[in-house]
Amino acid sequence: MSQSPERLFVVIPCAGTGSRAGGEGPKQYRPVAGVPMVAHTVAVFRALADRLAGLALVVSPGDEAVHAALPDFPRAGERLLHCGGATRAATVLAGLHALLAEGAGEQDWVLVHDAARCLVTPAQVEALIAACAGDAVGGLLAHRLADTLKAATPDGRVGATLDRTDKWLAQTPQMFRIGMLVEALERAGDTVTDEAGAIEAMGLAPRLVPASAQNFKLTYPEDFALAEAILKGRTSP
Ligand SMILES: Nc1ccn([C@@H]2O[C@H](COP(=O)(O)OP(=O)(O)OP(=O)(O)O)[C@@H](O)[C@H]2O)c(=O)n1
Ligand SMILES: C[C@](O)(CO)[C@H](O)COP(=O)(O)O
Repeated sequence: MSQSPERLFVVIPCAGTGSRAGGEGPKQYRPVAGVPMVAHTVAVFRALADRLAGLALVVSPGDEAVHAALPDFPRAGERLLHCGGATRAATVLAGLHALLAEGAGEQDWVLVHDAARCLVTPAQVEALIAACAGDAVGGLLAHRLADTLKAATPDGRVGATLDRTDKWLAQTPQMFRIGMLVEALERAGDTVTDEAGAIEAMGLAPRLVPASAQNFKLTYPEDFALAEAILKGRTSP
């Protein structure tokens, strides 16, 4: 991994089970438009390789499927880490500790990006980097709500219609300094579902960087056909 001040690393949490997606095996290894989902994700960051000091893909201990999904991984500057945890937060924290152990600095930046968010584009990642590089906190890609927002009662009825004008859907990548993010995740434990949540718990306000509805996380079975249609319509990652 390269050695210059304020470098930019990538951590891709890839140790989930994909239970909501159904099907056999972890969803990140299932083909989307003929290629394993995680291979699309890795290709986006390879397109930005000249900006990156290193990329860590964090999979579950004992994961063998990753080798078939990514036969050419790792390339120079890439690391395959079998230290995924029981939660996404634990997986990310393990990846960050491995980066620090291999020479990343606490002031270096990291982009944390879901393996399961394979539709992100290099241009969106570049926009996040540009917005966060001079920021005291960091930030995340996000998308404004397009629908009316309802709160449900326990019996499945509408309890209230909520004001959506200040509501955004959190996406990834999320970009923070490695030292700050490690401290935030260690304090938050498993109470948070994204990096920004851990940073917020320390009283800080991450920057929201507008992205696109197409940068969705493949979560449910129907998401695969939609992702496939979008990817087939693209000419580059
Ligand atoms: N213990 C975990 C849980 C999730 N992830 C990763 O975090 C990203 C977002 O997780 P999500 O897709 O929401 O979770 P899954 O566990 O994969 O799916 P589900 O919640 O439906 O079981 C995915 O790239 C997933 O592989 C991870 O690395 N470690
Ligand atoms: C990090 C994340 O992608 C932001 O939207 C999301 O929170 C991860 O999914 P999970 O189901 O909350 O683990």
